[in-house]
Amino acid sequence: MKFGFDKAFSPTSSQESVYEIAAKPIVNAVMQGFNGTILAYGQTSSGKTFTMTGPNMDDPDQMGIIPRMVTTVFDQISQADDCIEFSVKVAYCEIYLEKIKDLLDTSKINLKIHEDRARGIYIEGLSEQYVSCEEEVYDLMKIGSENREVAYTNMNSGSSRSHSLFLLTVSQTNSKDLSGKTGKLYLVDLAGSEKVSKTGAAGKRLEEAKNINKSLTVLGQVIYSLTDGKSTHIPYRNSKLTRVLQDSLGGNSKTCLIVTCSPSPYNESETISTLRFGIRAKAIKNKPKVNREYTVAELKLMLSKVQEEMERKDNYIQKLEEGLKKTGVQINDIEGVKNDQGQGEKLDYDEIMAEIEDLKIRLSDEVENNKILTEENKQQNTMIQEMNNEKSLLNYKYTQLQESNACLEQKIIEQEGLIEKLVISKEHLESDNQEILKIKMSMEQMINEKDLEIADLKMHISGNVKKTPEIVYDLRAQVQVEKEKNDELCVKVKELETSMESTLSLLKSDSPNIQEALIKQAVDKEKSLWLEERKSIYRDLKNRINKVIELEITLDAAKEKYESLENAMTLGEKKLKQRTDLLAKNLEQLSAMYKQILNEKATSKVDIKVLERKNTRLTERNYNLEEENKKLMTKVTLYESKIKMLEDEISITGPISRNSINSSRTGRPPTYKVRKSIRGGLPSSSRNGSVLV
Ligand SMILES: Nc1ncnc2c1ncn2[C@@H]1O[C@H](COP(=O)(O)OP(=O)(O)OP(=O)(O)O)[C@@H](O)[C@H]1O
Repeated sequence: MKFGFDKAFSPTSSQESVYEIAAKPIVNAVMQGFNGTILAYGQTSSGKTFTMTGPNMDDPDQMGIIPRMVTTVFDQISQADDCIEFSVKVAYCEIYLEKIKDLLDTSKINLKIHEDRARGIYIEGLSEQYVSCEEEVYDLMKIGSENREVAYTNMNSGSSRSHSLFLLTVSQTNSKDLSGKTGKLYLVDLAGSEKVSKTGAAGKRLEEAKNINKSLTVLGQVIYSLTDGKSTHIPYRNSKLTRVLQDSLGGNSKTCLIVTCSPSPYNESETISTLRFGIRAKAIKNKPKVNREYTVAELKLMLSKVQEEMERKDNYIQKLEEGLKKTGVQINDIEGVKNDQGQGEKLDYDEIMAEIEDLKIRLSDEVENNKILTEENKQQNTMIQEMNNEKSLLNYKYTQLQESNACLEQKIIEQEGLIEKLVISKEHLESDNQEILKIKMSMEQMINEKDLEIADLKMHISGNVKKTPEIVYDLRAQVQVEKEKNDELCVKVKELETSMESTLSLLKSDSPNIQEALIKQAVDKEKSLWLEERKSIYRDLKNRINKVIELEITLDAAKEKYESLENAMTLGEKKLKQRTDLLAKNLEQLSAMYKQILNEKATSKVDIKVLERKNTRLTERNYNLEEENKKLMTKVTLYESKIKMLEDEISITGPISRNSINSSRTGRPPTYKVRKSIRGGLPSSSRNGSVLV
């Protein structure tokens, strides 16, 4: 089986070669004002996404058609004449389960397709983002790709479950001749046709597979109808995909179809049907044309040419009539011819009138545009004024804050000094505290020792105190006994004296001298003995009494010592406690102060940063607004000159009818969108951030 294609790429072909051969001519055509479409069709997992997006958009070797085409577009813009002003818009959507979902605004999940004279076929409500550099497009692509419906199947771990459409619109206006053209580029990564038996689709995946295969069948039917040479009806409306791609398939578009096939014999039947599809599609004949707007100069030229032609024909007719009159032919006979000729001229004239009408409409559109722009400009100016006011207010606040900041910093420095001092005094206090603690400890030890001593003393004293009365009592008892003994002895002495006297009296009667002498001797002896004994008893008694007195004195002294020690201890403890409490309090206050200062320092640093950022943002915003204003002014001047030219033009053709204004033909993007215009010739780097016209 043989199939002939424009070019076949092997699995090892580079992304660049695919782009250069298949896609670049289409991108070039779009830059010339044509519509272009690049479609990737093939079995699931055959490499459609690999071709369109590429496995890695950030790798220059691996990036696919879409990122490369974006680079080409911006390269061509930077190489273009600087009198050409470009605007580039991007939209990204997918058709999933026959619903159009906006990939740049996922809240839009079921968008409708519409058609009108000005815009052709379009998806209503699809977000279009103005971009001014490649990076912005890549960002949008990444956002969109992340929002795509992708799932695991047995054949592809990241199988696209939807058809994705990436739409890039490039509009350009030549500020010299005021001509304009717009090219739309559709980049379509179709979902892969799949055999459910191979992909193992079930449940949700099966539902998706059915939808994918159905819409691809409709695509096949459309292509068949376009190429069979006899179909009068093309079933574009049978699926969302074919309806959106109506212009790309047999309409106003230069279209390139890339068919991707699996090199594996396992997929042979799918590969053959894919190639058949490709051959059919190759036979479609499209009718691309440049989507351009005529310049005033071009219209003028056309008008003057037609006027010249009319004059020439009038002269010719006049001459013919004269000649015919001379030959005697009735003019009425050739009236039909004349009318026919007149009809031809009329047709040209009508065309011119239609162009003039168009011109009027354009002029009124431009006037409207200008009004809107002037209004926008006014608003911008007011905004700038407000911003300036706000800025000066903020600047004033900023200066004040800077001043207070300086004060704060001064305060912080002071506080830091204070902190340092406090830290030093804290250290001193801590060492003092340590010493005091040591003293306290030693005092406590001393107190403990003293306590022990006191306890000992107490015990001793209490023992002694207890014992002393006993001793005194004993001593007294002894004294009493001794006294009693003495008394007894005295009684005995007296008795002895009495008996001695009686004995003496007896002796006196017998031998009074001898006996008396003997008795006296004995009595004296006995008397001295008793006296001695008595003296020793007295001495002993005296000693004992002295001992009691001494003991009582020691007891009193001990009591006094105990009391003084007790007093000393309570006083010392009290003082020590007071000192410790004071130190703890001081320490607490110091820590609190330290923390507060640290907090204040941190808060003031954050405040300063916030203010600095706020100020930078404001300056940037102000700068951007001023830039935007400048651009707006340029645009207004441009529009004014355009209007002037158009007014000059109209002054030739007559006054403008206000009723003929048809604002729907303006093609102006919705005002909520910010249009970014890019002037040709600007290098890519300086395009970044050029916004709003
Ligand atoms: N030419 C190639 N060189 C190397 N790897 C490739 C090539 N083509 C495709 N692949 C790899 O094959 C796998 C499937 O490719 P891809 O996802 O592009 O298929 P697909 O046709 O988009 O599938 P589906 O229709 O299921 O979304 C991917 O891992 C991809 O990197």
